[in-house]
Amino acid sequence: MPASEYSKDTDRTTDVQTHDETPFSDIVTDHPLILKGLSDCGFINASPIQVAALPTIIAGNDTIVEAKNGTGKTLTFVIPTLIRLKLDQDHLQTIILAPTREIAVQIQQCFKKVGQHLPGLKCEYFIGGTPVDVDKQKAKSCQIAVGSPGRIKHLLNEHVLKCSEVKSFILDEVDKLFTDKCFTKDVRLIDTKLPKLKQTIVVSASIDKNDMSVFDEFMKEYIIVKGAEEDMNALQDPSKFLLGIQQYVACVKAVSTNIILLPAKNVRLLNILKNLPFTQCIIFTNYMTRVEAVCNMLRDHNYKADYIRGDQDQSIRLKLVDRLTSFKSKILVATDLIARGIDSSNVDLVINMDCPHDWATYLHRIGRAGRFGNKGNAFTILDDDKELKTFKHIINSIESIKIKMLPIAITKPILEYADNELEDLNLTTETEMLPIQDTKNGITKENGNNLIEENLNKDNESDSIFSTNDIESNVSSLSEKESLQKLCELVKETEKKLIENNMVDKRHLTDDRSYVLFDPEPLLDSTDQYTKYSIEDLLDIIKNYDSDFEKYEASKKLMLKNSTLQTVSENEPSNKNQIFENNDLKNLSNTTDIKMNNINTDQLLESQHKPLINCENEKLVNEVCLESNISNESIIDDPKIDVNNSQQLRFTNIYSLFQIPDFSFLKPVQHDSEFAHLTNANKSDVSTMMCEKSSKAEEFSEEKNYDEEEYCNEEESCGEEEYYDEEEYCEEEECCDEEEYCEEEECCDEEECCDEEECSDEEDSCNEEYCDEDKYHDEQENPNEKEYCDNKKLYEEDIDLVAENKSFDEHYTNKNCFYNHNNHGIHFEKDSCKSKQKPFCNNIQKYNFPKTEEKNIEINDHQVVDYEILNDWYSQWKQQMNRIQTFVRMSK
Ligand SMILES: Nc1ncnc2c1ncn2[C@@H]1O[C@H](COP(=O)(O)OP(=O)(O)OP(=O)(O)O)[C@@H](O)[C@H]1O
Repeated sequence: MPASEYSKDTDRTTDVQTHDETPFSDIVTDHPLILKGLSDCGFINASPIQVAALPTIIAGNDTIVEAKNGTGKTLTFVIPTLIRLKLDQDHLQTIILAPTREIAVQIQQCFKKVGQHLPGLKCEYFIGGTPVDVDKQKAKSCQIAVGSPGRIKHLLNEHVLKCSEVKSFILDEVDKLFTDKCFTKDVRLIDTKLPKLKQTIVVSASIDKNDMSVFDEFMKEYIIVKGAEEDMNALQDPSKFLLGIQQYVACVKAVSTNIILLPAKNVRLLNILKNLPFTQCIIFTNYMTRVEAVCNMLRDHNYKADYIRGDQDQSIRLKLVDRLTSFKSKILVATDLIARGIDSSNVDLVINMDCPHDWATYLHRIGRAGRFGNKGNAFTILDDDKELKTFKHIINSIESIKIKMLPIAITKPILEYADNELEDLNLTTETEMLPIQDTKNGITKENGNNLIEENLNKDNESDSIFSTNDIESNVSSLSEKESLQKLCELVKETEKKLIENNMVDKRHLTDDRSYVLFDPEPLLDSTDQYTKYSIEDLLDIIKNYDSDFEKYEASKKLMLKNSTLQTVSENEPSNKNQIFENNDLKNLSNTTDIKMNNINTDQLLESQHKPLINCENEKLVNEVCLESNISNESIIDDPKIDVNNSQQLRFTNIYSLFQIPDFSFLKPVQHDSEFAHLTNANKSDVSTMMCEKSSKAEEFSEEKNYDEEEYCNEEESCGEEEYYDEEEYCEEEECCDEEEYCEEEECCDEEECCDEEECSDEEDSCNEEYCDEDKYHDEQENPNEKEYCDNKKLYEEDIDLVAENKSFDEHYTNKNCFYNHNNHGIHFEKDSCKSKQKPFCNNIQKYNFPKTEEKNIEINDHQVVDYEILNDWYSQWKQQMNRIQTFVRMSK
């Protein structure tokens, strides 16, 4: 808390000032050492939220503290905690949870500073990404524990942190802790371990009224304290916006694909930086890879910039935050990893390179500037079409907002523009037709959208959920552009209906459906990245749309009948091995003609979309092609995916989306020796997970050369995340099985959840297989990247084996030819998969054929799959998945 200069600052906005200055000495009586600590930090007078909250919290009430960003909420729990602390007792007395490690560290630093004169104060942070052994030492005599939920849970489970004497439980950024399922689970679990009689305090700047009920679980009776500008007793809810922040929107011309927007947005960014004096700046983007790209671009233009994102080493992340807060870095490009909580008093400029995923994220992001009443500016760079509309929707749900539109051509320093020279962002137009996606709750909210409502009601009267005739009739008489728009609207409406009928996962909601019209493998967005359909789910979806269900059922039976099990070792008990035969999926592919109301999807796509593609939308197609890194012809002429084309990267998304095992990175074992090894040797000693050396690992390194956006799609957020580095988890269903969230959101960058440590806990872990914490460490932040990294490690471990297999290596040096024609077997060993190959193993394990199968299909520790069959199977899968995905998209 670098606050020493605040006490001298009289030019602060009124939202951090009380009418009559209230010195802390009026509130904190009989605690001279704490007052001394406060005063040493420059904290003399309390802010409105502190004046309001401190007495009630000090009195021991369960309390909800809600106030704008940067108005001093941290002290509302730090001071009471220090007051109640029994310094002569070494046991744990307070637990504080925060959704990001960086926030946890910052809170701990605040305790240390304010409590600097308290003899024997022991306040420690416990966060993932740091050695548990060190934490265990720290936990021995810790009085106040601040940490991320995963690590705290782990230490409690291991009884390293002893909680029987805990008197208060504090949840900072509580809305985040409760919107992330993974966090929520941990918080609940931690709460159950704590004594019933304790004080609970929850804190945030963005508590949704509708979410308040969750607190009933944790607090029987509580007091809500809100901060208000000018008057803490204001009857109305205070504005959520910091008074000191001037907000702007800067538009760029909309183009069809996100990637093409980036250069234009970069130009806009440079333009803003050039025309606005600033002390420190944070630039937010929704995409993990953009963080680095934007940072590099800025460095190319001689700006001193750092970047931070969830896949960096924890120690580096902490250093980067430290560089920011100690004013060593001028510009920090970030994901939503630091959208919340991070306090750097010199940040006076925040720039959003993309539309934030929800109003809370927007508030928290811009709240990084204007700390404690300082002045600052916030810019959001958007395309002038879809992004702008989405932004308006997001913003519309916040009252008292005033945002200015920046002119396209900035002709003078931005601050020289008079108020009347800048247009106000018109929030009342253009937004009526768009359903708002509530990323928090995964539901769609209407915004006076009567038209859609009417249509829905009308359609609900019939049995049909989605009438393709609607599309046909609507598009036929219109121009192609209008048709396209109409079609997109219909797709959105249909999506809504499907959601209402629980037929698709809500997290599939995304604003952009247009790609499906042009791209046989639709561009995946961050939401999709985290969506996991089981095969059963997919079959259900198909079933729901397949009027010829009997045919489908028959084909399924045929498929099952044809599926065979093979073992490399004759001795291997057959019921313990599962081999998928190529026919299985071929049959599925051939027979499961996906239909929507008797209209074959392919036909539909062909009839509806091809004309669009072939006419004036060719440009758009080209853009999509550019983005997809695929040839135009392949889109137009061949709706199937070529297994050897360079879309491999995007298939990774599909694996994630549909839980398809990715065999492309497996390496066949060496025939003789390995098989002998498998069949004869002590199998528990076998450590030969045969991953193909070049494919995934090289793919990973080569990804850098891919179009950034393409790769971004795998990473986004997590969305907040995180947050959306929230992405990080959650290949584990149990952990984050719903999280777009890992869309989080829009992911992007909030990891914390599923801290590795928790996974050592067998009972409560996301996945018991994740017992090896160090390995799991590596898997945090970004599952996709980490998976690759870990695979790479694995390859290195098996380097000798790989080296021996020269022909194999030769084959695999060609990245585009990762489908081996050698008739090698692949085996993968369950042990080897534990942490490193988890998604892969899970996928395999989850691919259970229905129980009617005569053979008892189970995964064996040493499953051996014929490689050629696997390739065929995989290729069939890809084709099938392409169709299903297209179908799912269209059905939405
Ligand atoms: N009474 C005070 N006097 C002077 N400075 C203060 C006071 N209280 C807090 N500050 C300073 O204000 C800044 C913001 O405080 P804090 O981080 O607690 O805000 P917050 O409300 O928790 O923000 P966020 O919601 O973004 O986490 C910090 O730099 C802190 O040092």
